[in-house]
Amino acid sequence: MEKNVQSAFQFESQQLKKFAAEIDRQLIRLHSVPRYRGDDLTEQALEDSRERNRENLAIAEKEPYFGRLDFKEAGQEEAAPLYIGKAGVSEGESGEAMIIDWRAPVASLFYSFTGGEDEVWYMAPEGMIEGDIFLKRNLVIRDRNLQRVVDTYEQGKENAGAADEFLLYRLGDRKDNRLRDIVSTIQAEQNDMIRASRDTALIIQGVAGSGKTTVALHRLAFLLYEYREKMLAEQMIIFAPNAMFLDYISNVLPELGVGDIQQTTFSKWALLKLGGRLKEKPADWQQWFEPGLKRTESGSAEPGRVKGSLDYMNAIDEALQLFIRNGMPQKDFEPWNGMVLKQKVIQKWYIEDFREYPAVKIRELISAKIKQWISKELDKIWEKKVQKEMKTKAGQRFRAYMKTWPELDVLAVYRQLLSAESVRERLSDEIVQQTFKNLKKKEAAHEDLAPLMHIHLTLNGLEKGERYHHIVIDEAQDFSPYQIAVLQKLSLKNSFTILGDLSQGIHSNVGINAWEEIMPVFSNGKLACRELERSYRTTMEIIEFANRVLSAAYKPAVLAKPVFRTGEGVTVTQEDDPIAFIKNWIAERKAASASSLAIVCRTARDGEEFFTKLHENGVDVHLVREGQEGYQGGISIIPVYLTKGLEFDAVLIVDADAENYQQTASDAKLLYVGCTRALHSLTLIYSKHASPLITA
Ligand SMILES: Nc1ncnc2c1ncn2[C@@H]1O[C@H](COP(=O)(O)OP(=O)(O)OP(=O)(O)O)[C@@H](O)[C@H]1O
Repeated sequence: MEKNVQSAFQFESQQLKKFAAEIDRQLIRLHSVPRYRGDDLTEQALEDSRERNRENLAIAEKEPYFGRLDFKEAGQEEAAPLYIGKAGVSEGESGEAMIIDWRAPVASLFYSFTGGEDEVWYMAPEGMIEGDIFLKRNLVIRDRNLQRVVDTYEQGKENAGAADEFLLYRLGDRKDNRLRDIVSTIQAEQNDMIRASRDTALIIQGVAGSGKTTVALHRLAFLLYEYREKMLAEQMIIFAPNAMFLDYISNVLPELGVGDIQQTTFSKWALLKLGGRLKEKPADWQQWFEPGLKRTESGSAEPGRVKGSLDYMNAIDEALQLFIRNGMPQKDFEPWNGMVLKQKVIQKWYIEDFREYPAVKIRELISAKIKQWISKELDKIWEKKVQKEMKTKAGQRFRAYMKTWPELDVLAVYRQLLSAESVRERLSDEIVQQTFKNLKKKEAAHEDLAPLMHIHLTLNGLEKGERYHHIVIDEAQDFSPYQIAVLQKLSLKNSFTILGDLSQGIHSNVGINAWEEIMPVFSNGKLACRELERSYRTTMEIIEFANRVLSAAYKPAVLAKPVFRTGEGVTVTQEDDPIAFIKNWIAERKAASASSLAIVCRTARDGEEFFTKLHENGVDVHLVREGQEGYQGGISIIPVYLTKGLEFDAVLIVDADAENYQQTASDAKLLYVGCTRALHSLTLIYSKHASPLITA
């Protein structure tokens, strides 16, 4: 260790001891105070504050901080060292900030500052604060042990490259089975996105491994800190492609001290909102990912693309409004002969008095109002016997009248709309017939969930407090514009983080091909589009290989730029006996201390076959199947389309043959997804002829 590094290390070790002792003191004190569970509001507020302290101290206990920034505010005499951690902790006696929360305004300097002697600034609630940075130091602490001190900037000294070195050190770490937080190494461009203001729909197009998912989760933690009075975790929601992916990312938010955020898939969410009486018709992914299938790219007549478009949404909307308007009875109501409630009066209630209400509520309100009108008119009849007769008659006629006003049931209404001209002309007969068939069986294809939700929301409106304070859509390239528009109706202030990568758009039968397709959804609010071009997940060798695969049949707007992390070269070989090869590969990778290994096959059926053969050969692996809830890690056999969003220490693609991966954009994207899952090692084997995507 160099002398000055050593003294910095000694100094920081001492500091750590002091901080740790103070944290312990506070924890002991807080644990000695019994929890207050009474009704006194002042006591409750004090208990809440103690609870927040307990939570923060629990986060800070093992790893109190990860960074130090010496910042001299303009007008101050000296630079103050600011220690930055996952949670803010104040000094017990003085109440002064001891550890600064990474989300605090001043901490943004730690991420945005990349060197230079110029004055820096950050925005505090009281306005812009300017000053100078003297030192930026990264500290690695594990279980209260200081392990590393790296100065990535020291005023007047040459530290070029130290920041990258530190990032590489963190990226080179072996990971466990789950995505982790990145608070210590958030990059400047990621920091801007994390701290984007809440009333902005932020679309992030990022290359594979650029940290999109991670950034979105950190943005949630930031928003909850920055707008703690206004945004609630329970009112935030994350949409992800599947339950296994949600399990895979499930560690990050708790690591950041955030709980209670809803996490789901669009289908699960929609089926629940629709009252749980529908089932989703399982998509035939085996057929969709069958090699050689001429998959469509854009503008095709695929049901998913037609029904997922904003054009279809507009047609549904138009037909729905017409249906609602024409739905009410077009004739006068006559409870008994000679007594008439004019249709015009009922229409006036509809159009003027109740115009703020959704259709289902209006029907209820008008029904109640007619009943009221009947009883008022009955009261005017003196003769009890006659009154009774009229009452019976009125009841019968009222029921008959209301029968002519169909109940606004979502499925029934969708069936009606499918026959409306504006909707009908956009769909082929085959699609319409299939949709009727599904609905009859109380099933909905994936692409029908957005229209059904649209109808549901229009008919029933939104309950108070039903709007989301923030919505995250991960892998958004696989969402349809219609789905996103439905979610927008439920959002408060357009607060969205939408992330995806068009180069990984492997569900082109349902998803989008260009971000412009969803921009009209946000036309009446703030919208920001950002790009992430650097890939942090994988090595230079792997990214360069994956870029070649992709470019062989698809031209992305940008290709991923690797961080300067080198590793082993990508291996491509012809193998006659893949099972023997896999056995060796597993042993080799384990010897190289890889913990998560993926054996990637083209389709789910191929996965089943490899799984059976490996088991027969005594190899213990698990098969990842569609619909699986949990993510296990370890050694997985997994169809390539299910690897999206995940990462593994080592990846082996076992069937990189020409027949499996042809020179088409969709196959190039699929193989690109498979290749970019690898953190450290990528191997491809084929049995006869290598795919043109890897030889191009
Ligand atoms: N600033 C960073 N510091 C350290 N690691 C980072 C950083 N940004 C991203 N990573 C790491 O890069 C990997 C990829 O991150 P993530 O899965 O969020 O990317 P992604 O863009 O969503 O990927 P993909 O689209 O390929 O699924 C993760 O291991 C993450 O921890």
